[in-house]
Amino acid sequence: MISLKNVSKSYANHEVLKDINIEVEEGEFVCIIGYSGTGKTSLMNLISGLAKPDTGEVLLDGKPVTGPGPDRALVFQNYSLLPWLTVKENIALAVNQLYPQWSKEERAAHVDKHVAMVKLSHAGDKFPRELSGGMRQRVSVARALSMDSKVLLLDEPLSALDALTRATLQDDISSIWQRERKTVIWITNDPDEALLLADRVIPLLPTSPATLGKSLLVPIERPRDRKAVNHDPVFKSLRSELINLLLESKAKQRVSISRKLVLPDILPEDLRMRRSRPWISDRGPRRRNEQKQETIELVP
Ligand SMILES: Nc1ncnc2c1ncn2[C@@H]1O[C@H](COP(=O)(O)OP(=O)(O)OP(=O)(O)O)[C@@H](O)[C@H]1O
Repeated sequence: MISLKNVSKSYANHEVLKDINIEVEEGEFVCIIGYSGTGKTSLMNLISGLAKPDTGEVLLDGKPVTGPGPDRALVFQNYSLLPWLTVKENIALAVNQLYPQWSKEERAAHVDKHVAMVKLSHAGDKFPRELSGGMRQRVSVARALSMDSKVLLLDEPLSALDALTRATLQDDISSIWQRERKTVIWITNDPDEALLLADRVIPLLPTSPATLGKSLLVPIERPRDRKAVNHDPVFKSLRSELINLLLESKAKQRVSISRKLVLPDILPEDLRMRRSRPWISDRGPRRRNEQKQETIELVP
């Protein structure tokens, strides 16, 4: 189980995350959803151990997370494959490191199994440059799964893909998850993706600093059919609740600073007078304090 207790994170003097509390159960699929720039990646870095919280603690099975480890496999948005290695070699790199005690044949079979799991058996000997974005992300997912980690952490894994490829990958990853039942924390900015995939969706509210909002349980049976859920009243009501939570929090956060600007103590020359009353010689700039004092209120 993963727990974050009263976690906060700042960069220089900028506090990005505050009062973050999460408990993720073993085998649970949790999506964290938030606007861009809210602190989703910062949160993922804390869970993966790539960054340390300023306050609070991150625990895995009750033990503090002190750095990255093979018990938490990561998938990033940008595939992060080694371009000079083939699909199988990219996956083998992780497998060879984690299972040096296995025979060469055992490791090759493990790699092949995971290449097949993401439907890439036909492309096992291709290089990343020969693959589409969707295929590259399948390799990243296969590499993460091949590590047999307890936990899979995915940071906007499908955001760089077109909508159709994204939909296919969502369905494929969802059916892999139903077989494997790993603990998954998936970061997204797409409410439909979150509700289609997760057991539970947690909004990261764009307050300043950001904090987690109320968890929404998704009691929709699996396998979930993406066309059918669009007509499911539970799905529709969860979607509007989730969107409202995010929109309301954004609206509250909108700064209501009202600043008073005092204009400079000078009035510009009125050029219209030059044409309409050319006999007036005193047309030049005049001091504002000789006129009525004005202030302008700016409300952004
Ligand atoms: N290493 C860093 N140093 C300083 N500021 C940072 C650092 N990493 C992130 N930030 C700032 O923290 C805030 C949150 O960034 P973060 O990348 O966590 O957000 P995000 O929700 O993942 O955004 P996106 O969806 O656009 O990737 C931003 O204001 C960002 O500029």
